[in-house]
Amino acid sequence: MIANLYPPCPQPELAMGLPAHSDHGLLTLLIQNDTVGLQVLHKDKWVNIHPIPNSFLANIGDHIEILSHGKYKSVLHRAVVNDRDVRISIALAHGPAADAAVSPAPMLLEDGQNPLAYRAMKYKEYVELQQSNKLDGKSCLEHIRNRGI
Ligand SMILES: O=C(O)CCC(=O)C(=O)O
Ligand SMILES: [Fe+2]
Repeated sequence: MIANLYPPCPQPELAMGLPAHSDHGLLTLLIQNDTVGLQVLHKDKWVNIHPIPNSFLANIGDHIEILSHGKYKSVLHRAVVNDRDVRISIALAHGPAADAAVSPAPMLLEDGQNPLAYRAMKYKEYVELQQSNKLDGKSCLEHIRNRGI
């Protein structure tokens, strides 16, 4: 579980609450107060996600992209700040077992799809890789992507 607190910022255009990234797990469930701040990259544009009261927002994480062999893409998102309101979000990450070595699920591959688009990696190593670097888009997924596929 990750709790994020974004205080008002006098110069929001100069700051970023959380840089662009995708989440490492399968699904992330996010709850947030009623302050806009989450943005999702859609068709090369950052789109504001307006909170819906009393709801969870579900984000697809990198391990759904890996398991589905790229059919379902993890969502690139970021959090911006504003100069008026405090924003709070709580993210609940769901992933495979820490020791599970994850690669695309064979039953989700189309006939003869080989080689695989992603190399197998233990989930805990993937999480460590993401946490030991600054958040940088989908760089972890790029790290295990097989070139030329
Ligand atoms: O504050 C938000 O809405 C985004 C939080 C987030 O992306 C994360 O904790 O991974
Ligand atoms: Fe996130």
